[in-house]
Amino acid sequence: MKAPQGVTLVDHPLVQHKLTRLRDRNTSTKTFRELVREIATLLCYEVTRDLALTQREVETPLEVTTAPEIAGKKLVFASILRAGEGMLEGMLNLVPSARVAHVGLYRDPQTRAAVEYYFKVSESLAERQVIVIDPMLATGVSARAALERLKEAGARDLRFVCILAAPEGIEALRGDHPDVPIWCAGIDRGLDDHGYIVPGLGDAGDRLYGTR
Ligand SMILES: O=P(O)(O)OC[C@H]1O[C@H](OP(=O)(O)OP(=O)(O)O)[C@H](O)[C@@H]1O
Ligand SMILES: O=c1cc[nH]c(=O)[nH]1
Ligand SMILES: [Mg+2]
Repeated sequence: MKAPQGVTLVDHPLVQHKLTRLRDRNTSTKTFRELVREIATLLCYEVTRDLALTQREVETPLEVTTAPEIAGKKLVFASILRAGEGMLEGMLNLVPSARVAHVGLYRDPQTRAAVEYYFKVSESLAERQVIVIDPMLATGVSARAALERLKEAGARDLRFVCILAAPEGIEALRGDHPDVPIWCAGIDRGLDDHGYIVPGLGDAGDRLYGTR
């Protein structure tokens, strides 16, 4: 599917290959976890592609020169628990000094409402770019709730990174938060009667942690 306005579909062959392996029901928990981490690293490379740079003086063994470094305060990775944790290490591989925020949410299977159980963020959120991570954007309920809470806590410059998105989730998120661009590795056909992405990859949290 073509990416709608505000969505960057990362179609790099490595990402697409790893995503196919994630979809495979026969992929083990161990491999699933490794693949989520690896895809997260590749998505991190893309979502940080336009970070602002500033110049600073650096003394090489041969002479003094000016060279670029990332400007501004450290990034924040905001992980939507629990499945977001599967992506966190992969993101931190590329930006080890990032701050980490945690938004504990689960989607009630009956009502499909987002239920918050934990919220902990770093200081000065307003001055940092906040990259929200969760492998799945299905109905969009969880992502919308997480963005709302992060904005209440001061975040102003937000991006959302997921592995798989449904068109319904993209529409819901872009509708409520048009200021928040999305990066993803795949956009699937839609949702089933239980709000699962189809064809999808199943329940990301359960597959990451071997639950259910
Ligand atoms: O777009 P939505 O319809 O809200 O669905 C997506 C949410 O569902 C999954 O979490 P889940 O509620 O299964 O919690 P878990 O990470 O603890 O398994 C996933 O990690 C998202 O947070
Ligand atoms: O397909 C889906 C939808 C919500 N949450 C998941 O983990 N998978
Ligand atoms: Mg789950």
